[in-house]
Amino acid sequence: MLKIGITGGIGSGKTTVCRVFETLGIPVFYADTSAKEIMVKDEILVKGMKETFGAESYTEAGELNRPYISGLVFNDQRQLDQLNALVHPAVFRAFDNWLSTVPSNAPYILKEAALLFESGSYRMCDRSILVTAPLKLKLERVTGRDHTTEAQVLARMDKQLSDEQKMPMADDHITNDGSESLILQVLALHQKYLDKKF
Ligand SMILES: CC(C)(COP(=O)(O)OP(=O)(O)OC[C@H]1O[C@@H](n2cnc3c(N)ncnc32)[C@H](O)[C@@H]1O)[C@@H](O)C(=O)NCCC(=O)NCCS
Ligand SMILES: Nc1ncnc2c1ncn2[C@@H]1O[C@H](COP(=O)(O)OP(=O)(O)OP(=O)(O)O)[C@@H](O)[C@H]1O
Repeated sequence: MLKIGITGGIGSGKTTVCRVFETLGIPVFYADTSAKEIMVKDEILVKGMKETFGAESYTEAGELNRPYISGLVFNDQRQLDQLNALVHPAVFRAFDNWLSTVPSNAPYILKEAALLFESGSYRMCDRSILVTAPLKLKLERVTGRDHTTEAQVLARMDKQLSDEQKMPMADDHITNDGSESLILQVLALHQKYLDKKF
């Protein structure tokens, strides 16, 4: 099964692009969503989180205390490294499990991950797509979508590789700045993957 990793900085629109691929019948694994699920379901991970970041990591209802964790990790590289070391291997395992559930007639699958290159998970894929958008637009999109400030988004961007660093690492590119139709760009890549023209 052909595996395509898809990534992009925070607010670039990678989830939006994946939704278009889904309308073409392509199965998509969302690493961020998977991380959210396993961080409350995987008992070993929950224990590791509490040991590393304290009991405040979870609410009394057992939900991840996201503002608390973000406040810690996006201001401290050492704590972010600890979080990544706990969560990323569990997400890799979830991806393997998910792969075993994909219908065998799917022509290819997508793995959407904000940290595809940073986490090394691109090595589990055959090809990669980078979704890009200008900084101003990414900030507008994220502050419009989430209860967050520009400073908080910039702090996350600071912990991710820049588009300039990721551009040469990616095999294919999608520009999501409104200048080119997203749907046409997706259709062109879809055809390329179906034809295996790469
Ligand atoms: C730190 C947490 C609690 C913040 O939760 P919150 O609801 O505020 O953000 P959410 O999970 O929706 O992520 C939004 C965006 O933040 C950025 N981001 C998230 N985690 C990271 C990280 N470890 N490093 C850099 N950027 C990150 C990504 O662009 C992501 O798309 C959460 O992101 C988390 O548990 N992160 C660790 C898991 C992870 O690395 N996920 C990303 C890829 S698997
Ligand atoms: N081409 C577009 N036109 C209008 N709005 C867009 C476009 N692309 C994305 N958006 C909007 O911008 C916001 C961010 O997009 P999306 O969630 O797809 O980004 P992302 O890269 O997955 O972000 P994150 O890393 O934060 O998960 C969303 O509210 C989305 O609806």
